[in-house]
Amino acid sequence: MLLADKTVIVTGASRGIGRAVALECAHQGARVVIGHSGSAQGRTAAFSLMEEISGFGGHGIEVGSDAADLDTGGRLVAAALDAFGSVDVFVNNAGICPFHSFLDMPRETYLRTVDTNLNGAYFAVQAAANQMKKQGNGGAIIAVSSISALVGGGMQTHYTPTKAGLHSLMQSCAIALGPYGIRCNTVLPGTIATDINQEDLADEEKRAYMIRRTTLGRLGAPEDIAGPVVFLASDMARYVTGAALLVDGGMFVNLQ
Ligand SMILES: NC(=O)C1=CN([C@@H]2O[C@H](COP(=O)(O)OP(=O)(O)OC[C@H]3O[C@@H](n4cnc5c(N)ncnc54)[C@H](OP(=O)(O)O)[C@@H]3O)[C@@H](O)[C@H]2O)C=CC1
Ligand SMILES: C[C@H](O)[C@@H]1OC(=O)[C@H](O)[C@@H]1O
Repeated sequence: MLLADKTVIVTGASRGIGRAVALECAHQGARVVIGHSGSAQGRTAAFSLMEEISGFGGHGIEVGSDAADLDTGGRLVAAALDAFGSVDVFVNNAGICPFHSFLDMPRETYLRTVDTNLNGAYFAVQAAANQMKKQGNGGAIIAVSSISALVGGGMQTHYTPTKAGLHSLMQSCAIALGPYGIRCNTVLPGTIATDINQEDLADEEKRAYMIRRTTLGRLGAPEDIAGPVVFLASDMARYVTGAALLVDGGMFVNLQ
């Protein structure tokens, strides 16, 4: 098992990519902290994941706290310590993408997106890193960014800068935290079919276009992101830091 005896915090783990990541971490022997928004729906989904994990003898707890709240990282770390005594891996995954055109972008939508995807993440990474430094055994931090860190989206002008920001944060943190043995890496998913884009991809033409953009001929599933995250979290990636791994079914390279 790749993550035996490790404590892994995953933000946004009640659904979608985060859920698949948390589940695979638990399958790989980790104790997991399942972060979610604190909504009734998030809590129900997190409890169902906890049940699934305990069903195969794993250990998980849930913490509901808004990712946009700058204290959420500290809460997640405190809960991990209380339940499991350590923080070894931090996966920053929680995010929103409320598709909207640029010229009439409401300030509230812009600010909520940046606060949820990037500002909260910054201080959550800081909280996890301080705990890892205190433990003295190194650690791994992984940001779930996006192919959108590298390319644009006309309806994502508020979103793509947050994904580029996370990618850049991991690069700088790889330098800042390398002396403590803490590795920082980014995963850049392509289009993964989840709740975040259910409405957008309900448009059959758009869906077909996104599928055509891949070289593998399909959209991603949340489980496609879990393996790469577990790899980066594990000692298999012990010399990998400051790296970014595209997991996009070939979408980025597919020019002609
Ligand atoms: N799907 C895709 O194509 C891609 C997604 N990504 C990124 O992957 C990450 C996960 O996305 P995905 O799984 O698709 O999305 P989902 O909408 O399926 O899941 C989002 C998760 O984030 C949590 N979340 C949302 N808002 C908050 C908040 N304010 N505070 C705490 N938790 C919150 C949700 O919790 P709750 O259940 O409580 O609402 C849920 O667990 C995002 O950062 C996204 O940008 C990157 C590239 C492609
Ligand atoms: C929400 C989008 O469908 C999804 O998110 C991203 O980061 C990419 O732009 C994907 O297409």
